[in-house]
Amino acid sequence: MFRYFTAGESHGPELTGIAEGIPAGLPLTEEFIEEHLVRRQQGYGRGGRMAFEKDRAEIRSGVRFGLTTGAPISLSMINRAYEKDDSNWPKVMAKDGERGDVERITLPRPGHADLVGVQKYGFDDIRPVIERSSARETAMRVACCSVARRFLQELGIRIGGHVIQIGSVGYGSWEEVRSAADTIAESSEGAENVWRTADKSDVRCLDGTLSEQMREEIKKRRKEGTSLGGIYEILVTGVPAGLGSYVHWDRKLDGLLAQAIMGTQAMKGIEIGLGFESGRRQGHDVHDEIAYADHHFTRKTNRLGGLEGGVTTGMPLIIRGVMKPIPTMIKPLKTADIDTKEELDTRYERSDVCALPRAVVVAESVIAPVIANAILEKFGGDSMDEIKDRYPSR
Ligand SMILES: Cc1cc2nc3c(=O)[nH]c(=O)nc-3n(C[C@H](O)[C@H](O)[C@H](O)COP(=O)(O)O)c2cc1C
Ligand SMILES: C=C(O[C@@H]1CC(C(=O)O)=C[C@@H](OP(=O)(O)O)[C@H]1O)C(=O)O
Repeated sequence: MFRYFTAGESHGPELTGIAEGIPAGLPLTEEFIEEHLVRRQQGYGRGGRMAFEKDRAEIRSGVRFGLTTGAPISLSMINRAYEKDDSNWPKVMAKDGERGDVERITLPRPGHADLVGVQKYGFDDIRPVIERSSARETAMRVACCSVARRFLQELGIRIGGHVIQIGSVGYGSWEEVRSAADTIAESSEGAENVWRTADKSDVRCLDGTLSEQMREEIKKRRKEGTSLGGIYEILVTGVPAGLGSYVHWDRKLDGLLAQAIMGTQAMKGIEIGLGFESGRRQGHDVHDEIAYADHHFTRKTNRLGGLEGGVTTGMPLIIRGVMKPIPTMIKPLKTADIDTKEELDTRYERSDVCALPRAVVVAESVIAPVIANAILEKFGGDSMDEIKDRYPSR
């Protein structure tokens, strides 16, 4: 079973990760991981921090001469914010000594984890909550999940995502998105082609015009001092039929995918295939007719997004997630001071305005371990050679 853990604070010296359970013999390099880390840092709407962090995960164990050894892979990533010459963070984040003149943060931001974190742990300072709830953690999460993603790539499984809605700007119908997305994903790169063909510094959207409108929407809302969320879609191609389970509720693949997406900062919902739209349609406009061609069963459409009974059908997985607007905003909201209980305006600190293009990379990443585990469960194996022997050729 593949598992991973992350540790580290947003403004501490570094993020640490352990990714373990990947078979021996998988080619893995820091460059492979870095490609996804760089993608996670880009996209219109990002804040100031992403301009100077240069995320790179150093592999500290578990890989020898470019191949995994089967041992836990430990990863380490520096926070440049901490290391900068003018940084006050070593003082704010000191692991010992007295607080001294280090300021306490007492104004919780609505929508962030600030108040619930203080209530849960009994802190008199919001700082430790900010540090660990921050989506800075997703840098290491992407690094750890890239190990699973590399494993999937070796078996011909590709993951790619794109933005379909930012605030009020988005695609019309589900079918409209399908005709654009599925054509792109049919290339030899499969779903990866979705991001390989997109402008990485932009909104990472399938339609250039829409991406221009999305940028305008972000620019407008930034000027107003507010923030934006949106909806993204993740495609997975090359998935064999039969992963997951209809037998046990906790092994249904759709449920596990939902946990991975909803376990990510700022996510408020997930859909598989038509998702909520399927509740508005009649059965004949939802269920995918079955056909047999080229020695395997297929579906004439893929409105159920590649899953029936919690088990993969062999069609691409189609997963959508919705991200709420970023909680830190220039124009204040009302809040109550945790010390004085006085009603005051929130204070603004540097922040993303809209992180959808970055969140797409995180969402692509977090689903990789779910699929990798379904494969390991079904085909097992301690080495890549063993798994490849057991893995079905399509
Ligand atoms: C990629 C990404 C970037 C984010 N950037 C910010 C940010 O710059 N400022 C902010 O206040 N929240 C940001 N968030 C959202 C917060 O991390 C999130 O709302 C907070 O941890 C509370 O958790 P919850 O939204 O899951 O309830 C970001 C989330 C993601 C996924
Ligand atoms: C640092 C990252 O994202 C951060 C996520 C985040 C939050 O509150 O979630 C707040 C901001 O951090 P800071 O206050 O240091 O500017 C973002 O920059 C990152 O993605 O690497």
